[in-house]
Amino acid sequence: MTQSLYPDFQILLVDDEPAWLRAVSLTLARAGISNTATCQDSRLVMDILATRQVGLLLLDLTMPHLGGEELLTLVAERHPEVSIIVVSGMNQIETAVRCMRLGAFDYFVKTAEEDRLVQGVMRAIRMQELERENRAMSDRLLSGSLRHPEAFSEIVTADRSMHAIFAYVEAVAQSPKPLLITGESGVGKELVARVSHRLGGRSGGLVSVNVAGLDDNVFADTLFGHVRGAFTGADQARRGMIEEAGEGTLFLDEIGDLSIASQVKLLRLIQEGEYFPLGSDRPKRIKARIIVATHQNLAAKKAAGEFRRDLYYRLRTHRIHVPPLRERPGDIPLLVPHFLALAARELGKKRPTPPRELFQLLASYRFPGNIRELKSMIFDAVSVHRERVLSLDTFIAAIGTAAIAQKEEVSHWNGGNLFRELELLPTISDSVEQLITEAMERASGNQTIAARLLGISQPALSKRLSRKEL
Ligand SMILES: Nc1ncnc2c1ncn2[C@@H]1O[C@H](COP(=O)(O)OP(=O)(O)OP(=O)(O)O)[C@@H](O)[C@H]1O
Repeated sequence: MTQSLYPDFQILLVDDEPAWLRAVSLTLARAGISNTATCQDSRLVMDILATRQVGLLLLDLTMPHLGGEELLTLVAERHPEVSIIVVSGMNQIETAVRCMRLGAFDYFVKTAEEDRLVQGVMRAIRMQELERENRAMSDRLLSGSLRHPEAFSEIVTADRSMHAIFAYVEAVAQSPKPLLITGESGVGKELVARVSHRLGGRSGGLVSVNVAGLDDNVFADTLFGHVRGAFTGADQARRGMIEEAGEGTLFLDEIGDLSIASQVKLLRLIQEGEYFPLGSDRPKRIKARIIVATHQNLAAKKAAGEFRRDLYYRLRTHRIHVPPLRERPGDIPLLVPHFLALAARELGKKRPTPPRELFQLLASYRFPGNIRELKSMIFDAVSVHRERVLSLDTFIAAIGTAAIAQKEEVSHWNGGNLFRELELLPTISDSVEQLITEAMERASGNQTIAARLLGISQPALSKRLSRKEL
C-alpha cells in the first residue's frame, strides 16, 4: 500500500551535516510531515528548486561553498513562492533580524526544542497551502474556464452569474474550510453542494442533515452521536452524522434556523475540529468538510442578534449566493424541456411538446418557489396530460393560485389598500384600464393568461379589450 505524502509540496532540508539532516527528517516524519528531501551541498539547491515542486526550505547558515545567507538572498529573489525557515547554530539576534529582512519566514536555533521547530514548519506549511489555494482560485476565476465542466451537467443553466458560480465552486472545492450556500428556497443549493462534494475528490460520501426544527439535544445527538447509556433510553451507542460522513462532506441544510445553543456547538466543531459524542469524554476529530446552506439572510439575522457573529464569519470564508429563477429568466426555456424529458421518463410517458404560450405564461410569473416549483408544475402537467401537445390548464391553475397567494401576501403588508397612499384617486375606468394593460403586459399579450391573472374569463377580458380598444 502506498502512503500519501504530506504536504503536497516538498520540504527541502539543506545542511552540510548529514546527522542533522537525518535527525530533522525523522522529527518531521514523526509529526506526519513526510514529504521531505535533503541536500548536503548548497550549490545544488537552485537546480533542485528549478526542477522540483519545493514549497519550503529549511536552511542552515554556516555551509561551505555557498553560505546560507547568500543562498537565502538568491532564493528569495528567484523563487519568492518558496518559504524559507533558517535553522542556525548561532543564537544571534542580529543574524535573525537580517535573515528575516532578506525574506526568511522564520528563524530557529538548532538547540531549540524539537516541538517548536515542528510548530514553525506546520505554520509555514499552512501559509503555503493557503497561498497555493488562493493562487489556484484566482487563476481559475480569471481564466473563466472549468476544469471539470461535466461535474455541473445536472445543473441546467445558460446564465452568466451561474457560470461564475461554477468557476468559484470548482476553485474552492478542495478547500478544507466550510462553504456557505445561500439563496431562496428551491434555487438549487443542495445541487450545488452535491457538485462541490464530487469535485472535492474526497474519499467519503455526502451526508445531508436538515437542521431546521432540531432542538439542541437532538442536534448534538444527530451530529455527534452518543455512547451507550449516555441518557435514559440510550441502550445502544449511535454513530453521529459526522462519523457517517467520514472523510467526505457533511451538508447542513437550513443553517439559519439553528438555535443559539446549537450555533455554539457548531462553532466549536469548526474552530477546534473536535467533538465529544454524548456521554463520552474522549474527543473525536472531524475529517469531513462542512457545507452549510440557508434560504435566510444570515447577515440580517446576525444584525438582529439571532445568529452568532463569530459563527457567521467562520462560515462565510467561502460563500455562494444562488440567484432566484426570476433573475435568470433565460434559464426557463432550457429547464422546461429538461424537466419535460425527466418527467416523461420517470412517469413512463411520451415526451409532450410544450405549447408556445407556455413560455409566455412562465415568463410572466415570479416563481417564489424557484426551480423546484417549475419542476413540480411540469411533473403535474405531464402526469395528467394525454394529447401530443401539453395542455396549459395545469400551469394556469397553478400560477393562478400562486398569484392569488402572492397578492394576499402583498395586501397583508400594505394594509390591503393600494390607493391609500395616493393623493388623487384615479377614476374607476382609469383603474380598470391600467390594471388590464398591466396584466396584458405581464402575459406578453396572451389573453388567456392575462384573464387568469385578473380573475375573469377570457371572453370577459376580450370584451373589455375591444370595448376600450386597449
Ligand atoms: N439548474 C437546475 N437544473 C436542473 N434542476 C435543478 C436546477 N436547480 C434546481 N434543480 C432541481 O430543483 C429542485 C430543488 O433544488 P434544491 O433542492 O437543490 O434547492 P434548494 O435551494 O436546496 O432548496 P431548499 O432551500 O428548499 O432546500 C431539485 O429537484 C433540483 O434537482
